[in-house]
Amino acid sequence: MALLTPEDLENINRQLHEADSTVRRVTGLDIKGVCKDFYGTTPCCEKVGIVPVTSGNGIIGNFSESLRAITEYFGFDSFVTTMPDVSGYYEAVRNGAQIILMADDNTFLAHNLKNGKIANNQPCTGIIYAEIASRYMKADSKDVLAVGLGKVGFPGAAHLVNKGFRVYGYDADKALLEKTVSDLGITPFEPENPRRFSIIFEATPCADTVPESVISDNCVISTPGIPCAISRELQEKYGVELIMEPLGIGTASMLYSIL
Ligand SMILES: NC(=O)C1=CN([C@@H]2O[C@H](COP(=O)(O)OP(=O)(O)OC[C@H]3O[C@@H](n4cnc5c(N)ncnc54)[C@H](O)[C@@H]3O)[C@@H](O)[C@H]2O)C=CC1
Ligand SMILES: NCCC[C@@H](N)C(=O)NCCCC[C@H](N)C(=O)O
Repeated sequence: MALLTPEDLENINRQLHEADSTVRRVTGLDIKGVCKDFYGTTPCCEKVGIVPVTSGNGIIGNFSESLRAITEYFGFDSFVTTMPDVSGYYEAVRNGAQIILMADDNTFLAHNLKNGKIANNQPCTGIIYAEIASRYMKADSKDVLAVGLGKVGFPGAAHLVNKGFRVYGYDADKALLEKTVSDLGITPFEPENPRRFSIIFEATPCADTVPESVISDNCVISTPGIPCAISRELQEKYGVELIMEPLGIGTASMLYSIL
């Protein structure tokens, strides 16, 4: 799994505000509004315990602090435990946490101790970025290009199919693309026969995965993928509404899904 870096998380509040402005332009709602409408839930100052985890590649310097800023932004009452791992989990529960947030190198979870609900960041991220893209008010059709069909991209593509969109999928892994075409009934996108889309969803760990040949003027590119799927030059040339943020939107999706 491609891991976040401290640089990805710099100025997380600014990144979140900028993403929120774009989401509002694209959907007419802010991130909170989309999550509330989609999940049918609303935070009520639930206490969130954020537990640093030292396994694998270890603690990412500003990961826990970024989660604290993000949870506060979305109306939760949160704290980061002083201890990591098992001791941190114990500390969180003893200090009244109703929700636990913690991540190792493979899984980032949110667990609601009151109702037992649990969420995984990868599907929650894919689904919310796809949901935001699907709400694009100026879309010229229900055709969507989905690039990257892995642990984040597949749930997002499946969500778009379930919402009645015609999904054209592409993945560098041909076997995975074939399986996704078969499982979801999507259309394989052929880079050699490109066409333009007003809605693009991208979830890959590579840069510049969305070629100019598929970008239409003022299209939405909803992309949790890190690094960015298009260059700043293409974004400006086509007036692209780029929805991209490293942690907050996916975390909001996790939290709203377990309330
Ligand atoms: N912004 C956020 O909140 C979050 C971002 N991410 C990021 O999303 C990205 C995807 O994560 P996962 O789905 O877990 O990874 P994954 O490895 O499960 O899936 C990535 C997929 O992209 C495909 N791919 C790679 N290069 C490609 C290319 N040039 N063109 C087309 N397909 C290509 C791979 O074959 C693979 O199927 C990563 O960059 C990860 O860091 C993950 C979770 C949350
Ligand atoms: N963008 C949300 C998905 C993040 C994921 N790609 C990742 O970097 N996961 C590793 C997180 C490790 C956190 C660390 N164990 C800590 O607690 O600081």
